[in-house]
Amino acid sequence: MTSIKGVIVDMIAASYETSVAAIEWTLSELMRHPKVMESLRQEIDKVVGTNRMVEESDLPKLTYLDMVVKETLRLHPLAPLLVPRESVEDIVIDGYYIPKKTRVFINTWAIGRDPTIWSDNVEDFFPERFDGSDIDFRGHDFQFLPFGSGRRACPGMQLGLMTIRLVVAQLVHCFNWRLPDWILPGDLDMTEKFGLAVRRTKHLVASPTYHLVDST
Ligand code: HEM
Repeated sequence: MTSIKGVIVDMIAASYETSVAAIEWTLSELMRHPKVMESLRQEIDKVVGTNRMVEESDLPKLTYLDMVVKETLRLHPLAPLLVPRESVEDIVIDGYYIPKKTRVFINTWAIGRDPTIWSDNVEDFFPERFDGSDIDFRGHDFQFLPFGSGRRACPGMQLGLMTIRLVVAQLVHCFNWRLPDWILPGDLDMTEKFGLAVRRTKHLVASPTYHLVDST
């Protein structure tokens, strides 16, 4: 019974914190980049119209949304060092000797900001970099591991992705968002706070006005 409770608590902790943080990072990047916000809004308006809300079945058609979420998780991986691994045998990788039983951390935060992989605009929020690329979330592309890789990769990836995409799409589609008057988009504080999931140090504050014609 205790272990069942433990598994349930693990699942709740691993799902809630990460999904909430990912949604907040995505909206923060959209607030900092009004043109990207506008392009995303146009895509959703075109696919869904303005007289109903986005539904789960619309998500596969929202390709720009997919790029926006990828770009957010490239810059803001929720578990930047993944779950620690231990090497099972002595090995040499790229000239580095790693003895058996070494604790290994994979720094996905640094990989996501490596200019030799992502080119010189690595610090820019530029979803179009994923246009036409076959890099996906499943951990086969080692330059992009927001859900980890291999046997210990995130088992909640599909649920997590669906939650982020649906909530972000609905928030962008239903509302126009405005930062407080004294904050310019480029000045939005993006400082990170390390924890179970890496979150914003300060919560995003933005005010909505209704966008849809009719939500019934
Ligand atoms: C945006 C949402 C999420 C992100 C970014 C995320 C990310 C991650 C990452 C990076 C890992 C470590 C993988 C590795 O080291 O290879 C992980 C592990 C895990 N995640 Fe998620 N996750 C998310 C949502 C969820 C959801 C919705 C659930 C459950 C319903 C979940 C359950 C777990 C569990 C149980 C582990 C540990 C797996 C193990 O150690 O074998 N996650 N997640």
